[in-house]
Amino acid sequence: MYIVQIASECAPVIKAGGLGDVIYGLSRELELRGHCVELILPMYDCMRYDHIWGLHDAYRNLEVPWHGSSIFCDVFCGWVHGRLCFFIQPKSSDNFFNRGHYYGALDDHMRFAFFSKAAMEFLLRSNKRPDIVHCHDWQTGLVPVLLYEIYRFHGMDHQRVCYTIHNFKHQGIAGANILHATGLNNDSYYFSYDRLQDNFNPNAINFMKGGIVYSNYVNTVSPHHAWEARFSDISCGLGHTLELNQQKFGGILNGLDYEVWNPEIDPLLASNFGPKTFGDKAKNKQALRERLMLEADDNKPMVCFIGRLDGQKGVHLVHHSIYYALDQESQFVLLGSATEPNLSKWFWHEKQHLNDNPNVHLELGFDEELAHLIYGAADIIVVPSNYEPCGLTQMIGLRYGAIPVVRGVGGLVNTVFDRDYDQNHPPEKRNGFVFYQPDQYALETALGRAIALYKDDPVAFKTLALQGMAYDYSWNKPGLQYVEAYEYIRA
Ligand SMILES: Nc1ncnc2c1ncn2[C@@H]1O[C@H](COP(=O)(O)OP(=O)(O)O[C@H]2O[C@H](CO)[C@@H](O)[C@H](O)[C@H]2O)[C@@H](O)[C@H]1O
Repeated sequence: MYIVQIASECAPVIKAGGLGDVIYGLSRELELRGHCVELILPMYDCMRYDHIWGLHDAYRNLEVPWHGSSIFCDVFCGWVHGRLCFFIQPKSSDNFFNRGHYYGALDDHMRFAFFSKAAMEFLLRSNKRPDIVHCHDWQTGLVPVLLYEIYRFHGMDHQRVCYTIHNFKHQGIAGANILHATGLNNDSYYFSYDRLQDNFNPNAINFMKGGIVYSNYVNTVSPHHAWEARFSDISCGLGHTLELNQQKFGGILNGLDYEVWNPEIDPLLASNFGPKTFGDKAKNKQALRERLMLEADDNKPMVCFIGRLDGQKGVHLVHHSIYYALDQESQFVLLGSATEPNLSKWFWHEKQHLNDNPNVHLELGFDEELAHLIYGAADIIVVPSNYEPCGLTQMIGLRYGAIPVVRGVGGLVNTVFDRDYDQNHPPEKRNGFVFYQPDQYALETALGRAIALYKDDPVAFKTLALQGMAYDYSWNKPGLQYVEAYEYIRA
């Protein structure tokens, strides 16, 4: 099959979070399975150009109809660790992708509506006719709408769309001006409940709803989150739309790219290790302690958190887990980036407050290289999310022998099984600690058990870590599930 992925991220060249990992890892898996995969991405000024090989012109002066006139774009092509990527660079005073950041601009709706339109125009003009167009999250929710309502009539009537939702919280809710800009001019047609009209605000359109309504197959990134999306309020108002489209909606658990995330060959570790050389993991802890100037005390487990500092991630519980871990004679390393000013201020304050404590380090910002070393060093990783469509950090933790302590929501339910209480897995298949209530007491019951096991029974702790490492959360199985979904919908 010929598959084109249209997305706003692809690791490691463009990575704000887990979406980037998934785009890269899934694309590689599909290629390994013999499919032809191409990616279309925005050409951001701030992306990691050092991860692109052989960047060259692919299409000069692509004319993209926009607001009744047009914007010309140059499309560049290059390889990101073997993946063939096309980068769209608009030439207009809007400077859509020259903002020094990926998201968070006031005109984000316009930026990604334009990207979706330009991606479709590029496919059309360069005569690319993939079997499957796979798009992701609100940023590309308009792609299937444009395909069905406009490009189908220009010879693109065999393309089928798979739409993957990584986060229901951000849906792309915007005004009618988006319709005019993209050439979807008929307001009364699109402002209807069964098309793009937002389910709560009748005067707004909803990109993600468009993605759901117009795609041939829709999924979120774990089976449990798919269930939550339909039957709880986690889908932020889209529950009824999912209900109406239930026959084409499902959950496919994310995978991890086992070449990128492999402690046996990871070049960013101080010392490689695997299940048979588990002892070498300690060298990473030592290296991390030296790098962050933490006390060298092997009686203290190293607890970590890596992720966006955002309401989704349970920041209050993250904060509590730092102090609880210190209280329990443990060390804590946090690597996180906050986009919301209040949260950023709060964690900067905490960082200053804890600055002289030799058992804790807060690293505020995005640092891919440091993240690898932390996974390699940590004994325990906390993921106390409010909601979590899949969650990659607990899966990476498992792969790197860091025992996850998670809240039982979303994909965390599908991947972490409590050592003491899980009824569905025999003891030798359990791999972590789970709590359910979103409060500090519940967190303490799980994190407390993890820390106590480390201190009181190191052999059992190591056994649990090795059981986690034995799980296969690679793209192997999810890759097959996506191929089956593509096969099912292809023309
Ligand atoms: N400050 C930092 N520095 C370096 N690396 C950092 C970092 N903060 C995060 N990362 C890395 O970014 C990734 C985050 O993965 P998550 O699963 O937490 O994704 P996120 O919530 O962004 O995405 C959404 O999409 C993904 C993919 O579908 C879902 O798993 C998830 O549930 C959903 O919320 C991991 O690779 C992690 O190591």
